Amino acid sequence: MSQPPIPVTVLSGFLGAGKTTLLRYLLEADHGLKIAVIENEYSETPIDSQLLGSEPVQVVTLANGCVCCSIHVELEKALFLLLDKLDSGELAFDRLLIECTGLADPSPVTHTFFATEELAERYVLDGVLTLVDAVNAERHLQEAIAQAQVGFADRILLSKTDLVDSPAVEALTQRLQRINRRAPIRVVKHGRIDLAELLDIRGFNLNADLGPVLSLRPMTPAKSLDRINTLVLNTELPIDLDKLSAFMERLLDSHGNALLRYKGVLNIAGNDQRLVFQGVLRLYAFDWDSEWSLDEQRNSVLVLIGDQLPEEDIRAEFAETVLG
Ligand SMILES: Nc1nc2c(ncn2[C@@H]2O[C@H](COP(=O)(O)OP(=O)(O)OP(=O)(O)O)[C@@H](O)[C@H]2O)c(=O)[nH]1
Repeated sequence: MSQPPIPVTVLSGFLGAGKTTLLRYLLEADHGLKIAVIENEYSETPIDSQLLGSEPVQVVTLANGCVCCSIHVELEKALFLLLDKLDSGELAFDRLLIECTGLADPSPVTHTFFATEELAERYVLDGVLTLVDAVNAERHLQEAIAQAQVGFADRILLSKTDLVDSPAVEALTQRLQRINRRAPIRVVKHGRIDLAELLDIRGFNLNADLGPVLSLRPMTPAKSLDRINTLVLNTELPIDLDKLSAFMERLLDSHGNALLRYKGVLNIAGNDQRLVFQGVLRLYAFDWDSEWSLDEQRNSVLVLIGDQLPEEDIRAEFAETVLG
């Protein structure tokens, strides 16, 4: 197949964070896009599938050209089914948005797109959006799942800020930024937000949008009590590629399941191009990017977002393996 892959956006957020409100806005707005939305309310229990009948994917085409799908099978099957309907001309859409259930972490959904060659060819993961309920964040963030949802995000969307005062929004923003320093934070008002903040953000694209990594705001130093947080490693010393590979191998060996997202822009010894790499859990890829300019300070930055990463040990390992 030679057609371009369909960009996919994954929408996550804890119970009641405002996912449906955002989707409703998207499905009603006059934006001229043909978005297929999967409401991932599937259940694998046989009782539910008996009750729901034999149609595994129920599809409704809406007035604005969007397509709304409720699925009652595994996501992978639904993705193939949508491709069949697209190829046969039964359905038309040029991008896909998947709503995760409030109690799911987005990793199994993101992994589905790497699960088979055909899915990886026909779909491309654009980004993970995580809605955070400004009123209930404190309570939600006590849950590991809610923190993982924030850790996975390429964009964090704050809902219900109309119901809290601005110092509370600022404190929450600081906390979220400590958990995930890669993802920009945006406010969404009753589901309304500029679509450019949601689509084509290329969170999974190696070469695009290095911005968030390089523009890390200085943070107020505070000991984070959250399970998920961001660890930033940086150095102005040129890095040896073999040593970096050895470091990554050990890191993934010890902490592969705890590393939610990681991204690096690195200055490799003997090479004038930046090396960009990023990964999700144990899947990662390297790529050469643009050249450093002559007057630029070549600084390597590696951002790791993970679940209870032992900061001291990882820093020591980095110093010994990569800088030693
Ligand atoms: N005040 C206010 N209420 C909001 C905002 N966004 C969503 N809500 C309300 O919050 C409630 C929950 O929103 P939903 O969109 O149903 O949340 P959800 O994430 O889909 O919920 P689950 O599917 O149960 O996980 C609804 O009553 C919304 O009207 C907002 O920005 N401000």
